[in-house]
Amino acid sequence: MKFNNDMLRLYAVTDRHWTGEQTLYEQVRDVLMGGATCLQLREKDLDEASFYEEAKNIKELCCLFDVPFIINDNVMLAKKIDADGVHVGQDDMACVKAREILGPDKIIGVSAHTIEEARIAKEQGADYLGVGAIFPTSSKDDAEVLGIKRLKEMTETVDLPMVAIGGISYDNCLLLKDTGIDGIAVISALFGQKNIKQATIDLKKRVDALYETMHTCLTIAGSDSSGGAGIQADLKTMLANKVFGMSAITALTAQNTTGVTDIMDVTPKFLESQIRAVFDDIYPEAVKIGMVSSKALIHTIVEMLKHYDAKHIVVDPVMVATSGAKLISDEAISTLKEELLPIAEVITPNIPETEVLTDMEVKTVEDMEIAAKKIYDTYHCAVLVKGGHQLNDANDYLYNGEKGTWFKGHRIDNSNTHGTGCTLSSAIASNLAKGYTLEESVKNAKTYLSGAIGAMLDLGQGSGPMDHGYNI
Ligand SMILES: Nc1ncnc2c1ncn2[C@@H]1O[C@H](COP(=O)(O)OP(=O)(O)O)[C@@H](O)[C@H]1O
Ligand SMILES: Cc1ncc(COP(=O)(O)O)c(N)n1
Ligand SMILES: [Mg+2]
Repeated sequence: MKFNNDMLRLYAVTDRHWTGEQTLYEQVRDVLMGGATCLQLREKDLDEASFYEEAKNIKELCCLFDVPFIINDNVMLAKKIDADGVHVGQDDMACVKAREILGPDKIIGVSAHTIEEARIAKEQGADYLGVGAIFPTSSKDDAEVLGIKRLKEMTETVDLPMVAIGGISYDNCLLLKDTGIDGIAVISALFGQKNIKQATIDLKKRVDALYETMHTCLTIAGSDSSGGAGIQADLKTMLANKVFGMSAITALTAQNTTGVTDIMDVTPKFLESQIRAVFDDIYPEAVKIGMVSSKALIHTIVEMLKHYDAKHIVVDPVMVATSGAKLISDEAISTLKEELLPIAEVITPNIPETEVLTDMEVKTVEDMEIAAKKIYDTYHCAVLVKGGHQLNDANDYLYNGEKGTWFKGHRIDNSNTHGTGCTLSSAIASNLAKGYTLEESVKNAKTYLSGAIGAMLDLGQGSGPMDHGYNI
């Protein structure tokens, strides 16, 4: 097995000291089932014959999980049983010698505590370094504690994959963010736990989080007091799609599942202040626009998005709520068409909105295709015509100027669809923020939406909201 950096992500090192009800073999099996990415067999006092037997069995187990099997210290044993590699300390066999014995294809790791030791290991052909002890540790009581600052100096100075070791636990591992390491090596954080498999699953999630970057998305829309549509649906959708959601509110609505009883627009000036506050600080990687009721507010949005050169603009041209309430003034529709649509990457009208935008009746799937092309030709933005209305399916048609694609959905027998349009457009924007293409974003968004409708939440007396958090 050839070395690659991902192997170091969650590197498990055995310690017989922790075995009790379970044998070491069973413990290793649990660690592998939990998602460890590398296994090092570390035996300090075992006789050669038992070490050989143990190593052979654990090697087979690792092979089943396609996880590299590394032996600590004992290069000759590694050679004899054809292990994937060895890990040598400063007092063990030198790296050059180990390389001579094992050849170029085996993995060799070296423990390093100083930049000098790290440089030498690199010269001698090490594949990776184990750097520690990062924190005080019970597994090696004579170990000097390096701390995070010196760890960072090592990763910045020596160009070799590094795994941090020593005293790393579930509680402190996030402190290693941005230190430049490729993973963590642990003993007691796995083998010292009651439920080893669960501890491994939990720690793996935690260490994966060290490498995730949070993507950002802004919604410019109206507030829905009942929480199922508008800003509230958008932010919940962004959370469920694992992006950081921000908001600029265009209007407050007094609304529930049976209808809208009152609307209060913010002033254009206040909308501008919100958009500036967001862009000046946390620049959003995508922007979703929902309910905007007046000419002046649309104008402000367009001006601001142009000013900040906003990326990935998704416009849901909200005109009428699922409950039937009108959410845009007639005169604003022309501003929406002339100013907002041309700066959008994609717009997501439902069938009634498509009819307004094209001045044509949309009754069939062919009509949807013709209308989509007409919208593209007029506004030069991609368009997703949503089929949730009139036509008795849940198929949406995307046209991007070059080709048309049908996204077929399975229609769910659920009348609780308050906020479906808001949710779909926010999920598309979230996916664009994460770097997916438009086609992939629509596909992922539809999958998410179908799950939220399919969770069959049933709240309120009208067309109720969906369960945005069904996947969390
Ligand atoms: N009952 C349903 N089952 C599955 N998907 C649906 C259902 N109703 C609507 N959808 C989907 O929800 C999204 C929103 O569609 P639509 O209801 O047409 O928009 P809007 O909420 O803006 O009126 C579309 O992707 C549509 O296909
Ligand atoms: C504030 C606000 N914005 C948008 C909608 C549209 O809802 P739907 O997604 O059901 O079309 C809504 N009902 N309220
Ligand atoms: Mg809608």
